[in-house]
Parts: sequence; structure tokens; C-alpha cells
Amino acid sequence: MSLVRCDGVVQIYRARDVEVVALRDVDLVIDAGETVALLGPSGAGKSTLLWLLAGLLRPSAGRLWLDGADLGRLGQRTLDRLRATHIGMVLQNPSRNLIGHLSAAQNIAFAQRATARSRRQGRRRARDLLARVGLADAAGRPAGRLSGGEQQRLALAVALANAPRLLLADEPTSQLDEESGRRVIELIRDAAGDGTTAVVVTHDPAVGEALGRTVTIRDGRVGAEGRRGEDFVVVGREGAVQVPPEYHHLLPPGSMARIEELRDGIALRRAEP
Ligand SMILES: Nc1ncnc2c1ncn2[C@@H]1O[C@H](COP(=O)(O)OP(=O)(O)OP(=O)(O)O)[C@@H](O)[C@H]1O
Repeated sequence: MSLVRCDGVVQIYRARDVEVVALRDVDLVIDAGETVALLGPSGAGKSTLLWLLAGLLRPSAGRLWLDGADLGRLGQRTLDRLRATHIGMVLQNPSRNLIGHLSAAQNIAFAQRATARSRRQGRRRARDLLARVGLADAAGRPAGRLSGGEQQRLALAVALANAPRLLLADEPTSQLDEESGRRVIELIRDAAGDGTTAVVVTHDPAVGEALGRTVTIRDGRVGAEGRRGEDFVVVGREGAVQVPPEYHHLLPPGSMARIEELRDGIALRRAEP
């Protein structure tokens, strides 16, 4: 069953007279329990897609569904409630996920206020999450005094506080050493085993390899996907295909190609005009 569905999603930022088209016609279906690494060059639109999936932005065009709810059309209160109960998010800047003067444990408790879980259950889950991210001894320390890497790990624990249906994480290992990075990946995979679908923006190859599927965004579009170690290009609307950068020496952008029909597809061969 699909948990997330994007249908022709377009996001245009408008700042004064300038328009930036961050996403153009993104079609994407993510099934419940999948772990997806969102890859792509800087400025490709990865964070924008995460913000849209989190309901923090409404798409300029197209539609996004989370668990059957049309995110772009929900009233603000329903959307806020859905976000609090269904979505856990780790923003790129770890300190922005946390309330600096509250302790690590209190940050988790604060995230849990939206769900009906008993206090005892909540505290047990908080303790378990803090231990899983290697912060068992930091439960009582103010979040604002933790190091960048510790804040990043705490942010993941906070995002998972409610066992959300959807975890969205923007570069959750960017400030971590290898060992802490491994713990974070393990926690995301275990959460998926418990029913949390995860979409993780990353430049970290270890994260890309450890998650079940990769989706590469290039120039605001889904350009490629990887499953079980095999990479595929994605044929977009109107048949558009992005030639991956590693083949640009054979078919540089702007070059002309001949299309050769094969029994099960086509081949592109460089042609001189
Ligand atoms: N609030 C905004 N106002 C105007 N333009 C924006 C805004 N946020 C992002 N952009 C632009 O939208 C495009 C996509 O940005 P986005 O942050 O989604 O890319 P990204 O793939 O996450 O990049 P990175 O890997 O560097 O974080 C970029 O051209 C960026 O400059």
C-alpha cells in the first residue's frame, strides 16, 4: 500500500521579481515501510520535496497524498494535527529541531504531547531512543548545550518519539562520525521494521547503500532510481529521460542522438548533425 504519492508536483519559489522553479512535475510513489534515500546535486530540490512531504509547504501545482490525505488541500488545523501525529522530521540544521533550554528527555516528551500514549510508556520510549542514539547519559542535559553531532542524534530521537508513519530526515548524518552514522542508519532501518516509512536526504554513500531504495532528483525532477544495488533512469512525463552525468562523456548535454529500437527498449547513439 502506498503511504506517499506525488502526482505532478511543482514548487515555485517567488522572491520579489525572481521565480525559482525548484521542482517540476515530480511523480513518486512510496510504499508503507520503505526506506528511501533522496540523492542529487546541491540545489536539485531535495529539501523542497521533504518540506512538501512534511506539509510545511503547499505545492504550487500538482498533488501530494500522505496516507490517503491530500496534503495541499487540508485545512491548517487538520494538517497541523496530521503532522504532529503522523510525521517526524529532522531538519538540516540540527538545533532548529530542538528547544535549547529543555533537556534532551524533555525535548522528546514535548514531541510526544500530541499522541495519547501514557506517560510511563512515553518515558520508556524516550529512554530507549536516547540509548539507541548513544545519548543515555545526556538525558538531563539542555539540548542547546549539546554538540552539533549530539544535537543531530537527539533530533532523530525526537522525530521518532511518536513512532510516526513517516520519517523525513534532511542529512541526518552530516555531522556524525562513522560509528554514530551507523547507529543512526540502524535506528532508521529498525523504525521501518516497526512500520515507519523513511525518506532521507543524504550525500552520505553509506546511507544511500543501507536504505532500500534511492531516488535521485536532478534539476527538479526524479531522474533516476536505485533498487537492490541496481540503478535505473526514470522515464518522466512526455517520455523525458535524463542521461546520468557518468555518461555525459559519451552523450554530452546538447548533443544529438539517434534512437535505435530494440526488442525491449531503445538505445541512444551519438550522432553528428
Ligand atoms: N525559500 C526559498 N526561496 C527561494 N528559492 C529557494 C528557497 N528554498 C530553496 N530555493 C531554491 O530552490 C532550489 C532547490 O533548493 P533545495 O534546497 O530544495 O535543494 P537541495 O537539493 O536540497 O540542495 P542542498 O543539497 O544544497 O541542500 C535551489 O535553486 C534553491 O536556491
